[in-house]
Amino acid sequence: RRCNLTACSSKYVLSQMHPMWQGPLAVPGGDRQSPIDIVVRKSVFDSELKPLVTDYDPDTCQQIWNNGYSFLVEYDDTTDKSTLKGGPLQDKFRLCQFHFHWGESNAWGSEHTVDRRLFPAELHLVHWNSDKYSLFEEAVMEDNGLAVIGVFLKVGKRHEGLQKLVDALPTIRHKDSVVEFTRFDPACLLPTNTDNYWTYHGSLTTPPLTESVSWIVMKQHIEVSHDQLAVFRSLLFTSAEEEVQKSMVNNFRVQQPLRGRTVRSSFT
Ligand SMILES: NS(=O)(=O)c1cccc(F)c1F
Ligand SMILES: [Zn+2]
Repeated sequence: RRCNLTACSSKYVLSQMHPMWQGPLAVPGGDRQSPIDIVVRKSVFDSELKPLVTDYDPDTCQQIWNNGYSFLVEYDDTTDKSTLKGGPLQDKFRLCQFHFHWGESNAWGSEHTVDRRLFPAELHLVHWNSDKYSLFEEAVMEDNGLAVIGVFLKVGKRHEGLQKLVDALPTIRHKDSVVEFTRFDPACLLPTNTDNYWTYHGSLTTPPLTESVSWIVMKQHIEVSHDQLAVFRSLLFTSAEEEVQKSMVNNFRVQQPLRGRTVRSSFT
């Protein structure tokens, strides 16, 4: 079972798709789209925001695959074995997958920015509300259906925990390739401090762009090496059959208007 969105059920997908993968130019009625620029001095400290509570079971890790947008590490989300709660959330959310967005150079690649600062890449850990819904596909259509943790990546020292994932990438170079991937603990990709974050109501950043995401963007980044990031760029958007191979880079969406939303911070 795939919890990504190949078969997009949303009405948005067919309207106004422009050539780039960026999805529709304007999402009809879209007033909570993602990603956004986080203007630090305009974020509002909320003392009610709690620390994040993640409880991930590495045994629920199943496969890694190239879906033609990014590569996804997918988890068994048929039970509450890998969960997220706390933070801004009222309910318990089940981890279903994580993936990344990155650039062709280290100068850009993230989806969110902080005071316009771009990072070379951004990790998204995708969870859905298992207190209220029984499937990801249901939750993705609801206001409070998803919670995504965003973590910025900076180029620096090698990330030991990431290497197992980097070593698997050459085996899924082409779109739609999938290999078994087990016993990976996504907690190793979180920064040491997960108490400091920004949170706002937004959307998926890839089609169908549904406005169902409680975003939790970590203030502290993680470091990966230049070579590790270079392996991300060796992936391809294209399937093995296609003549022209296109390297998978710049798979980020452009920033979206804030439309009066408030970004809250868990720290002063
Ligand atoms: N880039 S993203 O985290 O917004 C995202 C992408 C695809 C499926 C999702 F459920 C999702 F949350
Ligand atoms: Zn994403």
